[in-house]
Amino acid sequence: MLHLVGLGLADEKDITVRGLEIVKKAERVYLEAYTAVLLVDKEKLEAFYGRPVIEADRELVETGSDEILAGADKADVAFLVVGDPFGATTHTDLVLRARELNIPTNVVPNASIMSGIGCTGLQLYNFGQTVSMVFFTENWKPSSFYDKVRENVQIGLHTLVLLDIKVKEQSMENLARGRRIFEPPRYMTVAQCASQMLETEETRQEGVYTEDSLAVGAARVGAPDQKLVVGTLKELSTVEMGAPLHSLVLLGRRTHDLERDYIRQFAVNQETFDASYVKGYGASS
Ligand SMILES: C[S@@+](CC[C@H](N)C(=O)[O-])C[C@H]1O[C@@H](n2cnc3c(N)ncnc32)[C@H](O)[C@@H]1O
Repeated sequence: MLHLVGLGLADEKDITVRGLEIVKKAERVYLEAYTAVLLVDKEKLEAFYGRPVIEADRELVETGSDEILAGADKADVAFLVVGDPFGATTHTDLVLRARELNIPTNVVPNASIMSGIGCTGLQLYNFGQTVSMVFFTENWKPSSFYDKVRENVQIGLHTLVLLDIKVKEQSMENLARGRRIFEPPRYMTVAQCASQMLETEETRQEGVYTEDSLAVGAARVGAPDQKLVVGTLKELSTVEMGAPLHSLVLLGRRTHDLERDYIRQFAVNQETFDASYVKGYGASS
């Protein structure tokens, strides 16, 4: 059987009891290591699980899934996913491939950033579409996220922005020369995300948000050193949130008073928070 096991958000101990039992008895244990990372090393996971863990990069999952599924019709194979196996990045393709091969599957859910972001005090019911922000390059600044944000803004809902991770990326030169040399991993910060959002607004000029729009930066959600910061996009574009992973929530105008009271305590500056808030938030519809 193929088991997709959610690992939760922070460290090796966030796995569920059911997930751990599967890991302990599985013949092979893979760790999906390219869409999200735990805040601890693979070695720490291996020590806690008492099992060797095979790191599965994008190439192995997307093109070499048969290697993962080999023998899974007879033995147990565990595929570990940071967060929830179906939270944000879905691994439905792997399940579909298993089905084609008549391999039974089992999913063990866990906390996801999609639910963990509730730690900001913002109501999960008041979120619209989640969007992803990729690292801009000089010639590539995709702005499809902006259109989805506009739809959320129009109905007053919050937008969760998930930030780019670059693990095991090759430089153009190494790629062209077929050299398997990888760049150091990069994780987008809240400050980079806020700057790119403002850059996009500057280019598109459609007034979906401004530099005074309020947003919440969330770092290492679920970890003991979790950090939350609230400020205008301009303030957040220089904020220092520490180690990865980071996410950002653009505040929707239908913010409830309780949500406001909860997030105000994390404000970079309560005066600018209050000034921006009275201008554009708190509408009930
Ligand atoms: C593509 S999603 C994968 C989500 C994962 N499967 C889950 O269920 O949480 C990865 C992005 O979610 C956000 N994220 C995941 N874990 C986080 C955490 N503990 N704190 C802050 N952001 C997190 C980051 O923006 C990260 O780049």
